[in-house]
Amino acid sequence: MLESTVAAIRPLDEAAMAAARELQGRLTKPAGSLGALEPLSVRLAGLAGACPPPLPEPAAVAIFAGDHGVHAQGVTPWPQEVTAQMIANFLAGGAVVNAFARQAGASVTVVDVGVATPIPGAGAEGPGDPTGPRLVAANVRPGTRDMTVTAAMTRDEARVAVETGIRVAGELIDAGAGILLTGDMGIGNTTPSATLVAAFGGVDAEAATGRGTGVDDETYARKVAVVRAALARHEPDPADPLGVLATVGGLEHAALTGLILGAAARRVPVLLDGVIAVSAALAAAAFAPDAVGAMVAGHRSAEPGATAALRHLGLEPLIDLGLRLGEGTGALLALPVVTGAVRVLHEVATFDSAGVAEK
Ligand SMILES: O=C(O)c1ccc[n+]([C@@H]2O[C@H](COP(=O)([O-])O)[C@@H](O)[C@H]2O)c1
Ligand SMILES: Cc1cc2nc[nH]c2cc1C
Repeated sequence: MLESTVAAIRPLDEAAMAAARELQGRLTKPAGSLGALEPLSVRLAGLAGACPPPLPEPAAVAIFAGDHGVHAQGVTPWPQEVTAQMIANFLAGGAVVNAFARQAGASVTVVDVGVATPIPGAGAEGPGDPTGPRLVAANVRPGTRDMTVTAAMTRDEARVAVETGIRVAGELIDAGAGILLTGDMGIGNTTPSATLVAAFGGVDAEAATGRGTGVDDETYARKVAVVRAALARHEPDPADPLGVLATVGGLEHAALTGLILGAAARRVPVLLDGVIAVSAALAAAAFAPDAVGAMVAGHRSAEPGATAALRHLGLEPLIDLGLRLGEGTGALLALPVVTGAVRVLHEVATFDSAGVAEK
C-alpha cells in the first residue's frame, strides 16, 4: 500500500495552474493584491487539475496519538498518562481542538496509533453522537522504544503506522472530505520531531530542538543531548525515510506521513499543523517529492524545528501566532484562509463582467 500510494503521487497540473493565474489577472482587484492567497489558489488548482478547484469543504482533522520511549530520558515535564487523558478530552469535546473544529465546521477523528496507557472511558461509550469526535483504534504498539537505547520501532511497525495514516486519509476522503488537517497528541513528541528535522533537514540538533510544552533550561539541555545521542546512534539516512521514521520517529509521525501521502495521492490538500506535522511532512517529501504540492503550511509553530522544516520544504506558513499546542489547532485557525483563497476563484467578478475599468 505504501509503494502504490507513493507511485500515485504526481506533479501539479500545469494547465490548471496557468488557467488559475490567468483568471487571477482578470478578477476585480489589483494584480497580486491578495498576496500569498494568489499562489495558493494557483497551487490548489494544479492539485485538483481544475480551475477553479473545488472549495476545500468539508474539512476533517485527524489527530494521531502515540507515546514515546524517550520519555524515560526526562525530555518533558508531563507524565505519559496525559496522552491518553487528552484523548478522552478530545472524545468528550473539551479540548482546544474541539472548540476550533466546531468554529470551523470540521470533523474530528482521533487515531490511537501507539498510546501506552489506557484511554479513560474508552469502550464504555454508548452509541454516541455520529457527528461528534470518533476514535479509531489502531494501536501498533504501546509507545515507541527509547531511541537513545535502540530503534524506536521496527521497520515493520513503522510501515504499519504509515499505512494506517494512508488508510485514514482514504476513509476521510471517501466520506467526502475536501481537505485534511493534521493533528497530533503525544507527550514527549517534540523530541522525535526535532530528531526528524535534524535528520531530514540537515540542521544541527540544537537548531532543530525547542522547548515543547515549556521545558526549563536544564531539561532543554538534556533534550538537545538526547537528540544528538539518537542521531549519533542511528546515523539516519534521509534517502531511507522508513528507516529514519523507524529509528528516530514516533508512531504518530509515521501515521501523519501516511496521511500526507494518502492525501497527495488522492490530490486532496493537506493542511499542516505544527512541528510534529512538518517533521512528518519531511518524511513524506523524502518518499515522494511531489507530495509537497498537496501540502499547505497552516501556521508557524513556536518550535524552531518547524521553521527549519518549512524552509526545507519551501513552504511559507499562512499564519504566525506563536502557537505551540499541537492537536491540529494551528491548522484549524488557518482553514478560512485556504477556503478564502479558493472562494475568490469561484465568486469574484472579472473586470469585464463587472464593468470595472482596468488601469
Ligand atoms: O504543534 C506544535 O508545534 C507543538 C509544539 C509544542 C508542543 N506540542 C504538543 O505538546 C506535546 C509535546 O510536547 P513535549 O514537551 O512533551 O515534547 C504534544 O502533545 C504536542 O501536541 C505541539
Ligand atoms: C495539557 C496538554 C494538552 C496538549 N495538547 C497537545 N499537547 C498537549 C500537551 C499537554 C500537556
